[in-house]
Amino acid sequence: MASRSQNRAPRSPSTKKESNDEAPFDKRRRIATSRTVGGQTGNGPRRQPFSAVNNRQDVPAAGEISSVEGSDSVNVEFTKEEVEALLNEKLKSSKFDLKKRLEQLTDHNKRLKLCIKWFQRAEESNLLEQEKLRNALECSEKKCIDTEVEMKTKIEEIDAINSELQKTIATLEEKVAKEESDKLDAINCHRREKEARDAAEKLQASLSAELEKARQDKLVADQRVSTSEDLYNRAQEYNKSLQQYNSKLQTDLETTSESLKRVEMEKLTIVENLSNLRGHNKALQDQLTSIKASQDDAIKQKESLANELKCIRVELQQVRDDRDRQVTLLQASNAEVDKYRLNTLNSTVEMDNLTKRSNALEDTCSSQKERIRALECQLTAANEKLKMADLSASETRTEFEEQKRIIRELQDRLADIELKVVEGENLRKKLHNTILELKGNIRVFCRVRPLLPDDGAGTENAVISYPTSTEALGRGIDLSQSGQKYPFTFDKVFNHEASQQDVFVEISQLVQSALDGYKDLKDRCTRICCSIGRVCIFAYGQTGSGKTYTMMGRPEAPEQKGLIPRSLEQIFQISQSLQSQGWKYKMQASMLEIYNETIRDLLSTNRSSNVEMMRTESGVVGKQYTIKHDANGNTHVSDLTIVDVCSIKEISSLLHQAAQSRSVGKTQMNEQSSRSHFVFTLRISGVNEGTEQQVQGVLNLIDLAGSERLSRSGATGDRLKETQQAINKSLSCLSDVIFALAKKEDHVPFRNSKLTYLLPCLGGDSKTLMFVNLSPDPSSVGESLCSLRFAARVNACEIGIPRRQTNMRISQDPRLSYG
Ligand SMILES: Nc1ncnc2c1ncn2[C@@H]1O[C@H](COP(=O)(O)OP(=O)(O)OP(=O)(O)O)[C@@H](O)[C@H]1O
Repeated sequence: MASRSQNRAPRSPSTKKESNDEAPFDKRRRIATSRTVGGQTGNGPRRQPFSAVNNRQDVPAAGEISSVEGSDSVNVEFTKEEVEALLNEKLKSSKFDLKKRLEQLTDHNKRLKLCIKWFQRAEESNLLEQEKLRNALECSEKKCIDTEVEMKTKIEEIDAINSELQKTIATLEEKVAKEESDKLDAINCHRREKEARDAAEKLQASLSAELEKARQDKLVADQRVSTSEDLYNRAQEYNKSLQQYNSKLQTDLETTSESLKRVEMEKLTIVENLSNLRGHNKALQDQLTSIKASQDDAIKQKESLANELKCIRVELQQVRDDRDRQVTLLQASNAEVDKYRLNTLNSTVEMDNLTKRSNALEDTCSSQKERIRALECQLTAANEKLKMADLSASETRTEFEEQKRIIRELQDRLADIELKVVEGENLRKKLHNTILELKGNIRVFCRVRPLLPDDGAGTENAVISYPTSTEALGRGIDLSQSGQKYPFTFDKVFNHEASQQDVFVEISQLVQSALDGYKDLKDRCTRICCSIGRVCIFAYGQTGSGKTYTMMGRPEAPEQKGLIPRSLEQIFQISQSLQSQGWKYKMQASMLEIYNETIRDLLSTNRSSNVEMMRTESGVVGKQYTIKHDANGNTHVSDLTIVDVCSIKEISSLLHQAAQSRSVGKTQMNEQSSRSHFVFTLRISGVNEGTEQQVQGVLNLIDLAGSERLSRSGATGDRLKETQQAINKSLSCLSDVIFALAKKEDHVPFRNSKLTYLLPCLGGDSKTLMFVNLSPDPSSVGESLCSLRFAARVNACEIGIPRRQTNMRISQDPRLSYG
């Protein structure tokens, strides 16, 4: 770790004492103060001083630390409280006992180093374990999902088979039921037919019997009819004979009457002969009486015969009626017999049909039974299969439950680990901030570009060399001018061989600060903890020294990408990885260009704004963008286009748009080289819904205009003079602003200058990194010396040179005036 005490102004005899003695003292005091403040505001329990930590067997004592410091194998463990105690530790020694304070600080630094190493180890192991667990979880989840999918497909298949089978069973059952009901119907019908046939047979038998009886009756009736006919005939004959007898009797009567008459006549004759004939008369009367008696007898016989005839007639009529009835009955019987015969015939036919149908139904029934048996077999098999499937499903379910349990366990563990990671992350942030604080709020890196074919004669070694002493290795640079060597020390010096990646590695932690936030502001009302992270990285140096290369690089070659694209990539990558810890980030980008006190909005799609700028350039008063700084240290530029960005792709296209806008602007302004300051601002606002933390970050990446090397500007005459004056004014103004801000002066010169856009980047809570870019071209050694001196003063300013010693206008410093 670079000690701030080694950052000093050029080691010229006059400044040596100042940088060696006073600067470290002030810087330490500031760090100690910031820690004390942090210790007071921290919420954790206050801990014993680190002497208690030193008493632990596993933590080396202060004296031992130096002996084990270089060894990575020492496994010193820290608890959270120990770390907090270490962070909150105060210096015990007297303010004036500087040596002891220095020793204590050195000791404290060593313990902090140990702690950081321990923390890095712990973080690595945590990350490893997290990775492992995540892999295991992913594996399990994948397996589980596979099993689930497999199980679901199996269940679906089984369900489909089952439902199909059930449908088949249902239709079969319906069919069977229908067949059964048909069969029952047929059987009933058959039974009814049988009964009807039996009844018909019985009826037929009874009818046959009746027919027989009727036949017999008919025979009897025929016999009776014949006897009756005989009797009738006889009665007719008798009647005839009676009629004949009657007619005979009539005739007899007539003859008798005639005889009577004759008798009477005879009577008369007899009367006359009465007396004679009285006797005769009497005889005759007797005869008459007897005839009358015989007549009465005959009449009686006639009446009885008439009665008998009547009876016979009635009887005959009865017999006739009887016969007719019998005939009708016989006819009806015959008809019925015919009907029965027809019925029997029909019944027989129907019976045959029914027998056939019954047989067919029996056949169907037996085939259906066969089918039912087969289906039952199928059903049993399917049930078996279903059971098996159920069994395998339950097994799978058990396995699934087991997997779920494992996942839950893993999730619990993951949650634990995530909690640990969050805690670790917080600790890391704290340590990270401590490291950054130790490194200083303003750091200065020096980068020397390689010699280019266009550069003047000579070699890089002729003007720039790098000291190899342990103290200055990687941090020192010596510039030779006119045989005199000017040594400088910075936080880091990158030689011409340093790649873009080498440079980025050194700044990546600072970039991370914009995402993490490093200063906590607690809202008393909402109790929401908001971390502020303002980071500014800017490149300073003469024209052609490699500022744009450092900041932007060559976009067409990925390995030569500059800090801006690399930082933004890192920001997006980390913000995405922090999503798993509940962080949600919103990013907004804006890009502007400051040219001769004029601001150009590089993301503006409104061409008219450019036209206005052009008019402004040509003296016509146009719309000006105004810069405002609020109480929270935020900078706002009115009417500046701010674009929401979600991916590095969007940023790349915005950078492309800005580059195009810049080149159009340059063409419009008839510029030949880049004399404008390019400011890229990324505003980050992050919220963690889980922990209710918030982060407000601002990342300012600035490519400053370089001091024009007039010999190469291509300008001539008045134009050359004008250009020279404008650039000198701009740069001396810039130097003043940077220097005043770096010293956190109340009075900032050129407060109205557009360059005060840099004010919040450098002042207040901002963490600033300044790149001083150098060209190894021997012909520009003067400019290089100016840049190095300026950078060294900014560097020295931060480490705490008392204000009264540095409180002077840089523009008055002859070493920093250009041209
Ligand atoms: N580290 C380096 N490696 C290789 N080439 C470099 C390096 N630094 C700068 N260059 C090259 O040097 C040239 C000048 O660099 P660059 O344009 O970045 O300078 P600058 O300081 O931005 O100039 P200006 O102030 O005019 O914008 C470019 O061609 C660039 O590619």
